[in-house]
Amino acid sequence: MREQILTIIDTNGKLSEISLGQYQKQKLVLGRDESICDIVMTDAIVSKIQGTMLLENGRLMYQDEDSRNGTFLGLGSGRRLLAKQDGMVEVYDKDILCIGNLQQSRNRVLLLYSVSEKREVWKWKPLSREVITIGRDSSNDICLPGPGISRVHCRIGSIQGACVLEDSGSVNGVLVNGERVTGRRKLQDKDVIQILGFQLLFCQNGIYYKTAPEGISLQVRDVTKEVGKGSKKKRILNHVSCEIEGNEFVAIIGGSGAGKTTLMNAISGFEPDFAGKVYCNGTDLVEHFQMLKNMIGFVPQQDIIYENLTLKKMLYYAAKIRMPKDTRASEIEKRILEVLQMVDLVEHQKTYIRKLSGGQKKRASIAVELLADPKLFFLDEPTSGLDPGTEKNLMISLKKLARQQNKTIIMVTHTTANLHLCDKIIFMGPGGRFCFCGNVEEAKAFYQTDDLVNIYNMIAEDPEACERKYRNARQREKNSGTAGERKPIPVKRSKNARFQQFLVLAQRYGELMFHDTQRLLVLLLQPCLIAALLYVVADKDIFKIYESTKSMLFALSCSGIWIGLFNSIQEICKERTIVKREYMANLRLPGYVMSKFVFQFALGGIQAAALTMIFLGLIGKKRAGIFFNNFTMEMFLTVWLTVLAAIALGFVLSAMVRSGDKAMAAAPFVLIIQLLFSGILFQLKGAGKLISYFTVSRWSVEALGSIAKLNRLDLKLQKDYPMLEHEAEAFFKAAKGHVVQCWGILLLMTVVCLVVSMISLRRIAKDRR
Ligand SMILES: Nc1ncnc2c1ncn2[C@@H]1O[C@H](COP(=O)(O)OP(=O)(O)OP(=O)(O)O)[C@@H](O)[C@H]1O
Repeated sequence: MREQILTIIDTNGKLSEISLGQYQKQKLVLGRDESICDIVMTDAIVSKIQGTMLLENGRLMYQDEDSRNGTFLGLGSGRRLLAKQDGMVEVYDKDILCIGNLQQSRNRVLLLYSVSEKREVWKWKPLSREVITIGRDSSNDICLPGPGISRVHCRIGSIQGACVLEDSGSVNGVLVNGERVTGRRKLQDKDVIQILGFQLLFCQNGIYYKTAPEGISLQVRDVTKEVGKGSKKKRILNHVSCEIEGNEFVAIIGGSGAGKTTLMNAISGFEPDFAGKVYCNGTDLVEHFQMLKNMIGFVPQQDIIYENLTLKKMLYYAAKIRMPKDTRASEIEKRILEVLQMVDLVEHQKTYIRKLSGGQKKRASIAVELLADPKLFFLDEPTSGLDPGTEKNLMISLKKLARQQNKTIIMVTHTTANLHLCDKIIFMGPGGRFCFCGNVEEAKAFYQTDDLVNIYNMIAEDPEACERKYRNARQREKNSGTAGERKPIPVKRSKNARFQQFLVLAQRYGELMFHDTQRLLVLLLQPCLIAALLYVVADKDIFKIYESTKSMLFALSCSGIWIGLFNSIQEICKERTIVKREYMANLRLPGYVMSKFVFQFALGGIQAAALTMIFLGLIGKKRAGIFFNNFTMEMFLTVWLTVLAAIALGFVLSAMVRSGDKAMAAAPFVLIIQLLFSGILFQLKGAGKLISYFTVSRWSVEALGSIAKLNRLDLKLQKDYPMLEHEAEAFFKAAKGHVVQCWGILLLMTVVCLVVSMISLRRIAKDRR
């Protein structure tokens, strides 16, 4: 049973908590006068009749009754002074009403409204010591459990007589009165401190707090989204306003293209490009997304798991990326076991993910998201593709999660079979029309039908009328917000944390590579086979005759480019859904790309060595190089640099496209450019010559030709006409400086391509499912 609770902190810092249900009345009067008021506050700053509260269908409305000191809704910069002429204003779960002088904090009375299933008494921690600490570890003065809380999250101490809160470099940050604390902030009496799902009250040199985080509530106010420009402009979300309370299990339903996913992406903060406001426990979600995102879990439609890892290993790497960096190995181990129990997959922890069934994979994706203990959980069609039994079990598990793990769960679904398990359903109609929000029974009563499927049909027939009917029925004032400029507050991370994440990513990628033995074998065998094939077609006069040597070196260079491109072209796009989800959490893209590149660097080295050594070994000709007596080392280095540049080029393509198929379709085009503009097949002039400067093949062949001293080799015709002149080409100038220049350019291309791939991967945040 959900209770509507009002916590009152008077001017002296005394806290009292009342259940609004105890009055068994719809209308409650608040004020100083005992003879008239239901909720009596004896502070002098409170008027005889301060305001009126209206309780209706689990909702709370408030009206200020022309009080002397007024009532503010909210603290901090987003607060609003309520006046009688505003009429009844809805107060949402975790909203704060404030009576009194905002400048003189002692002259304030706070009213905290919350809706909760179970009630926990407020604890009190006096600031008796110089500094008190708040964090996850039990050694803190205030211990707040939860994997998202840092071991020591923040400190409160006194500096020159003032009380100061200092964020101890926590991952998920601290809000005071809805504003992010960067470094230190002076605390004032009755400031509200928020750390993830925990609310703490600073009062008269002490702190009130609760150790169980409460479910996160969500207020969606007038969310509207338009796409396209000019005549192609269309509205895909139309003034959606609704409330979701803490620990509710909510389904967004509606026909195909009704805007369900668009709504979920907006209210989860993952696509902030909309008009209107979304408040998460009273805090602007878009404005504070960087800080709130760690309270939010998001399971996209595609699974966010790696097929070639065991379930436990997958969870281990996800935990290393998502949980605070000070989490101990034993804590990670414990948390993995906890989430496996939550999703009923303990016995499958050692199973490779590729061997799990569809339903189990969905649970595995949910487990990944549960690791960081998100309090607000979004799932996009989690039941799609599941059989009816598995679907029902999953819905029951989600309901259990909402109830037992204090989570607010919002899911998009098409099916109506198990919606009775949800606390609320949100019906969307074509054009993003908001056609209903309430429980299943209310929906049936509202649309006068026994079957939810009929509601689908009614909405599809006339969405506008359904939207109007529901809007009129709600009869409440819309709080329309304008989409102001939103600048997410960047969360600074230390270089050390970035490096640690890079190590975890590299370890995960290494493991994925080694577990995919078939692919690894293909990648390693490929250069050996190509070397053998090159030997088969090689002329016996190679390294003696100019033409045969030149074409063979060109083939060698192209082989290197192909090998590199094939290594990397699918590496990013094939895991795009996972990367997007991790990027929205904590993933650093440079670390991600580099974690792949370090392994590709080594793999490319082995491949280049195999290709060059086997080919030159089979040819059996030893020649002096530019730097050493034997040119093999120099040839190998050139091929390696060629492979690396091609790997980086592959990363660029892979970061730009959204699927492996598209990447493979683009590969021939890239190869053709390398062939045509290398300057070997055709004499290039003008634009062609200019393009050749940007191809890997040109610099690769130039270096190989210089090392092989092409200019000093005889032309074919010179066999018969020894007097024929062979003009030296600047292209193949056999000089140290020239070779180093070519190597340098190949290296530079690699670096530039890596940077471009990191930058273009940032667009991943805008990916739709
Ligand atoms: N960025 C965009 N540009 C243009 N149109 C868009 C964009 N995003 C969504 N739409 C359109 O908005 C409508 C709603 O899309 P959305 O994916 O939210 O629907 P849905 O209800 O989740 O559909 P389904 O059940 O089929 O997945 C669709 O017609 C879609 O084509």
